[in-house]
Amino acid sequence: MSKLRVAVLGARGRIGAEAVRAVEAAEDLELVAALGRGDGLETLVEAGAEVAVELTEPASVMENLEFCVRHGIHGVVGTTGWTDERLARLGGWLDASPTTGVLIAPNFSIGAVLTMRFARQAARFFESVEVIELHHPKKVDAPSGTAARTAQLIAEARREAGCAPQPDATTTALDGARGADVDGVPVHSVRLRGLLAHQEVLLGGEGETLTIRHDSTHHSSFMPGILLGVRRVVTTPGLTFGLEHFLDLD
Ligand SMILES: NC(=O)C1=CN([C@@H]2O[C@H](COP(=O)(O)OP(=O)(O)OC[C@H]3O[C@@H](n4cnc5c(N)ncnc54)[C@H](OP(=O)(O)O)[C@@H]3O)[C@@H](O)[C@H]2O)C=CC1
Ligand SMILES: O=C(O)C1=N[C@H](C(=O)O)C[C@H](O)C1
Repeated sequence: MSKLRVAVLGARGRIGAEAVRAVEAAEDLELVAALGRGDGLETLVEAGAEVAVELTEPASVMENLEFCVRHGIHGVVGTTGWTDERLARLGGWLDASPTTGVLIAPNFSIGAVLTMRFARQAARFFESVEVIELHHPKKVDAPSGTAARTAQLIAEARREAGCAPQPDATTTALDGARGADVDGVPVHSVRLRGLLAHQEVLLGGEGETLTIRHDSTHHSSFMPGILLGVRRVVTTPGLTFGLEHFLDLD
């Protein structure tokens, strides 16, 4: 069987370099291009890439994906910065290229995907829910894409269950003291040397609390998810948001 032809964008970055190694080590995949900033996207076409793994930065991801989708190259995207407006633009490009698939995964690690799932399940049973994400100090965006998605899932679950707003008597606060408000869920961002990617979901009810914590201690935690995404996206046209859709969790 012929190998799937894969390119990595952001190949010299922290996760991109790890992804290059993971694709090279996979027997069913062939790394045909490894692009860094300033490298021409035409290389993807010249190299015959079938899937592009996009691991760059929020300022670059849209231009890269527009090119890929226009050329029928499937995308596996870990880059953050997704808004409704960006998703709608991507949806428009995919409508014009109906056989092309794009997976956007706020987090490729199984533990983080399960954290989001468990947080969504638990959210309606507790009066209070807050999210704390903790990352390495070179991270450029806050809150993390994972924390933003976790908060959205929590908020959706609470809306569906008809939960009351969270109790919070704060009337005066320094800017940022109560975190960012993501769909009504406070999200706090820590940047600390020595950390990689970590998240806690704190849930509180009368006389009890529940903490769901996940730690990625190495970029290798993201690789099985990326490889799964690469293998599955080629037969999944359109937009898939979240690796859970490829994990048969139910
Ligand atoms: N979904 C997930 O599971 C994960 C997602 N991420 C996300 O992935 C992204 C990258 O993270 P990280 O590796 O830590 O960041 P880095 O800054 O280490 O890597 C990004 C790389 O992309 C390069 N780059 C920027 N623009 C382009 C472009 N147009 N074409 C090609 N390369 C480009 C940068 O070049 P230069 O060095 O010149 O700036 C850099 O080498 C972030 O959005 C992060 O949040 C990270 C880990 C897991
Ligand atoms: O920048 C990172 O490192 C990470 N980014 C993603 C995010 O913003 O959620 C995924 C993971 O947390 C690592």
